[in-house]
Amino acid sequence: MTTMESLIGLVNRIQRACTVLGDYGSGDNSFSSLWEALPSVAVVGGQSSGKSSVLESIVGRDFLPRGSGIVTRRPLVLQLHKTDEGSQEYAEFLHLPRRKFTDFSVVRREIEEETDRITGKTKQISPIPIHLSIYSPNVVNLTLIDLPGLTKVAVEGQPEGIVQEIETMVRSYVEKPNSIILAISPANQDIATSDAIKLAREVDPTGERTFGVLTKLDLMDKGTNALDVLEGRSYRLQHPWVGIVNRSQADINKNINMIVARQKEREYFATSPDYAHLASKMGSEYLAKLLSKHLESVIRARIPSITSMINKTIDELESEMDHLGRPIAVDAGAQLYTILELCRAFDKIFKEHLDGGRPGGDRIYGVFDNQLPAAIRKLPFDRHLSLESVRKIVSEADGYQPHLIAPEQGYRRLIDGSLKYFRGPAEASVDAVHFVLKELVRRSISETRELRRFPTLQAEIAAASGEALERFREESKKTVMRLVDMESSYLTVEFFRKLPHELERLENPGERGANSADKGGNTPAERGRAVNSSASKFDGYSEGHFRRIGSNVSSYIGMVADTLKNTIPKAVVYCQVKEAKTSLLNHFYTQLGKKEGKQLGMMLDEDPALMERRQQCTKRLELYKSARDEIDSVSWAR
Ligand SMILES: Nc1nc2c(ncn2[C@@H]2O[C@H](COP(=O)(O)OP(=O)(O)OP(=O)(O)O)[C@@H](O)[C@H]2O)c(=O)[nH]1
Repeated sequence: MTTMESLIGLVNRIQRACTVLGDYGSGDNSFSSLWEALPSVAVVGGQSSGKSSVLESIVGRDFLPRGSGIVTRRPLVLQLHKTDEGSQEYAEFLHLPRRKFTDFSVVRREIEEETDRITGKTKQISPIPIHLSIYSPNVVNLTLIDLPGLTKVAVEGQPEGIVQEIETMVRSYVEKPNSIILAISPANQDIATSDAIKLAREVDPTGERTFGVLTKLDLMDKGTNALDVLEGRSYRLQHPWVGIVNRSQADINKNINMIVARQKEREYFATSPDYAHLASKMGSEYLAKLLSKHLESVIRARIPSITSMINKTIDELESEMDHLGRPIAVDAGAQLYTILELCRAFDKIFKEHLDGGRPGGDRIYGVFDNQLPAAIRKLPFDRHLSLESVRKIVSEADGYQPHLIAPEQGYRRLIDGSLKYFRGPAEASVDAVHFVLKELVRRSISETRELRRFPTLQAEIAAASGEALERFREESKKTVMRLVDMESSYLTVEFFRKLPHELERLENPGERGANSADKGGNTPAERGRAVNSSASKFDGYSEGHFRRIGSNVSSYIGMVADTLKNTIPKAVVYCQVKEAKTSLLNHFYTQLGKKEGKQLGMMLDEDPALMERRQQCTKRLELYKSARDEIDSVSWAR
């Protein structure tokens, strides 16, 4: 059978783990709180109601700080562990592991100092609990949470608003359905005015979770008694009221031993004419046993729901961790491997964009199919090969000696001058494809889900890809320029051989060429213009002659344009697209191999908010898993 010790001890262990991981039921709402799911006994009472005295009496030791004003300013989780008769009593704090306190006045000092460590000397309050475990043969297994005393006014030196803050904090503990409320009220005050009962009534109207404790029975006016309260007539609760007689101030001043005080309390009830019939159900020792039994039964009843809550939370946390991505390994080899995997994932998506699995690659074809032909169409050949321009260029090329048959030099100059125009569209195609590739890199990075957590690596990949694309662009530019230049370096002789012989034309000046440029050159106006604008040495050449030259050059250029429309895309794909597909990150990989572990780690820097969330999730997961193990271990012990 599961023992009380194991069940209460189990909750103690889980509670301590909760505090270590920052789960004390308040603050971070982004996680469900395990602390809140655990049953616990919260001690509430107005100032001077006798709260400290009750706790000390349950423990059988003086160990709580005393003083005027608000002394308890952080919750004190008091975990009592019963040890074998005759064994030495000692205390331990969660924040000071492995240190055993056997002197309880030092425990008191440590509570005061630890309180100040978080709240400062400003006398503020804090919801972060102090965990104190007491191992003693004089206690029962029980966990109590001592909370700041409810008060109406702040004393000097304590901040304004503290009264409200205390109430809010105490309320946050007692309003949880798993909280058992130990409401302490002094008997020498009207129960209707008790702060503890007022609060308990609000959060637990049916009185299911509230244990009423009446202190200072010995201080009631002579001739009066608290039977109406103790027997549940004044204020009804589901659990019986417990009357207490603590040490008076005089007893404290005389240093009356707590064990002696318990003895005196027993005698008080046994011999009291008012309460003798209730004696077996009165006093601090009875209260401790009652609470211990109740706490144990509540825990037992809640274990199944706690277990299912733990399992559900573990599933949720694990799926969140999957979403956030697992933590990165610390050794350089594993980091390098991770980076390469991430690069590969990016590269795969980038290739899909080019090969058509994803959109965007078609824009490259758009450059070749629309942009390039349109740009070529717009080139100003009409102007360059106008009658005026042809006449001027040919005559300049001839120099002092006009050409005899065909203006060889003039043709060359006209062709060279025309071919230069192709540089613009060629270069523009390279740039347009470059920008498409750059955009595809950007899109691929943002579409690589695995990369999302690594902004630094994203930037590195973007930079490395950018540099590589820039290199490919340079190479591609050189190649397309070469294609254009190659056209000037050697002209297609065949083309000119096929043309009707110039000489024949000179001999038959009236002959009309088949080309449209030849037509219409014989109007009087045109003839006049030709005569006026040209040097007299050309008077022998008809306009038709120059038109024919312009027309021949234009045909030749048309043929070159057709060639370049085909070869520029080939060069661009070869130098830019194919390179991007096969070796976009090659240079980056070489650089990676030379990096140290620290630099690799820096590349895997994550978004700090995400890292923080993962860390929190990891911690919570640890907590819930250890809680599940704890519960399993108790079940095995059955
Ligand atoms: N005679 C007698 N005095 C008591 C009893 N309970 C508490 N006192 C005295 O009442 C005073 C306040 O008791 P505490 O236990 O310090 O009360 P508290 O609620 O913890 O007070 P604060 O910490 O100041 O909020 C002390 O002087 C106690 O000795 C009792 O049952 N009988």
